[in-house]
Amino acid sequence: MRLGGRMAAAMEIIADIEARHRPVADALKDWGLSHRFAGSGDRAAIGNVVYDVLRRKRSLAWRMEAETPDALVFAAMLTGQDMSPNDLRQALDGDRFAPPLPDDAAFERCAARDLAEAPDAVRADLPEWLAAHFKEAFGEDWVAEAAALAERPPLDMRANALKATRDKVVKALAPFSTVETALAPEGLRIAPTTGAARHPNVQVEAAFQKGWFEIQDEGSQLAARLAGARAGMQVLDFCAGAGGKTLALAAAMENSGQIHAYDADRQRLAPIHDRLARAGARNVQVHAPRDDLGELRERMNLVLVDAPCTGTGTWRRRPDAKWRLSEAALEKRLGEQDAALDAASAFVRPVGRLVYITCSLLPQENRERIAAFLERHPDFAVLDAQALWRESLPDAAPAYHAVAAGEGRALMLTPLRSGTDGFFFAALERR
Ligand SMILES: C[S@@+](CC[C@H](N)C(=O)[O-])C[C@H]1O[C@@H](n2cnc3c(N)ncnc32)[C@H](O)[C@@H]1O
Repeated sequence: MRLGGRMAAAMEIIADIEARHRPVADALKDWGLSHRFAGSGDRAAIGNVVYDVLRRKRSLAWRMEAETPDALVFAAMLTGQDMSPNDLRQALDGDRFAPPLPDDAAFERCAARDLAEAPDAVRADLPEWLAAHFKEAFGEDWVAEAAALAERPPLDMRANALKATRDKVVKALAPFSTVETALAPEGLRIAPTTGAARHPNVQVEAAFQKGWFEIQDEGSQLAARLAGARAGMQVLDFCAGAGGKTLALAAAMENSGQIHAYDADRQRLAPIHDRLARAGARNVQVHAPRDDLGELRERMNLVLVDAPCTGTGTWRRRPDAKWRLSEAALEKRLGEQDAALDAASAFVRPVGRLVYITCSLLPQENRERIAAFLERHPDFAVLDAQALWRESLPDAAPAYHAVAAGEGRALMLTPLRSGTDGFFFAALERR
């Protein structure tokens, strides 16, 4: 396919996502299935344009003074893929599959417009209602913090210490220019893509099949490490999902002690079994949703609540969620977070630890949930997460936002500050 056909396809897919409120991954997959002539390079290039548009929908619309799929795709080509209006005209000239060009004035305006002159929420690429929440979370840095969530993400991996060293994985993935991450000691990174390029499918590599590494954002790795799981401990991963954190905990515990992996949703938990086997994690007992966990009450050294959340910290990877999020959905999550914290806290032994993690940056889901929990559970106290960082990550720069919580301190990781997805981390101790 030539550029014109790829752009037309991106416009069609964006229209489909908007008309049917579909997740972007589903819309792309369906398009690929019904257009089998498109090769993998075409699909990757089209996917990049669609994702770029969804990440920066508001600023692109401001540049074009229009928010039709056509206008957004043209604006993404001009501002994200380093093409001038003339480059684009030439590339589309004579291509019968190319979409009609916007009028010259729109084209030139888009290329010339300076985003610095746009309203704050446009520069932040945020829906209007979320601007106040970002201001509350980040003060005067809020626009830069939100804008960093509209960049393309790297591909991060964690070397699995149960089977390999980071060095060994770097060598195995050398053809992909894999480097060590700056903060997480077992992290590996392939830089964000540019233009029409895509990340390699590392899951087909022998090193992945052998369990030498997992795909996991560096922020998620850091949160798991800060939790402080040690060999010999009794640990409950209460919102284990597909097991991303469980696997990191098992590696940190060197397969010694016991991890109980639980999730309220059977379907989300299902992939954990294959992942545990591939990683060689042998100290994990998976509990099905209706299992009675009564025997574990007040017996855990560490209980992890990797809570259901709005996922605002992962917008680089799931940009469609940014525009779909509603106040009602946020409200629903807050109730689920309180319920998960209340239920999980019953398993913490005296002087044991309860860790609360979200991949959201909204204060309501983070410090406000901790404040509400402390009101209901005065037998818990917030620890100093900055001290935990120094202890667990002695070689890492303090690349986080410290957040006051109770009498202690929580941490927030962000793309801008930490170069990771956005995460909130708080550790509490049962007195
Ligand atoms: C952020 S995801 C977990 C991701 C996972 N820990 C990982 O690292 O891959 C949150 C999970 O919490 C689960 N969940 C929500 N409410 C729950 C509850 N009250 N008890 C247990 N699990 C719950 C959801 O089913 C979902 O799988």
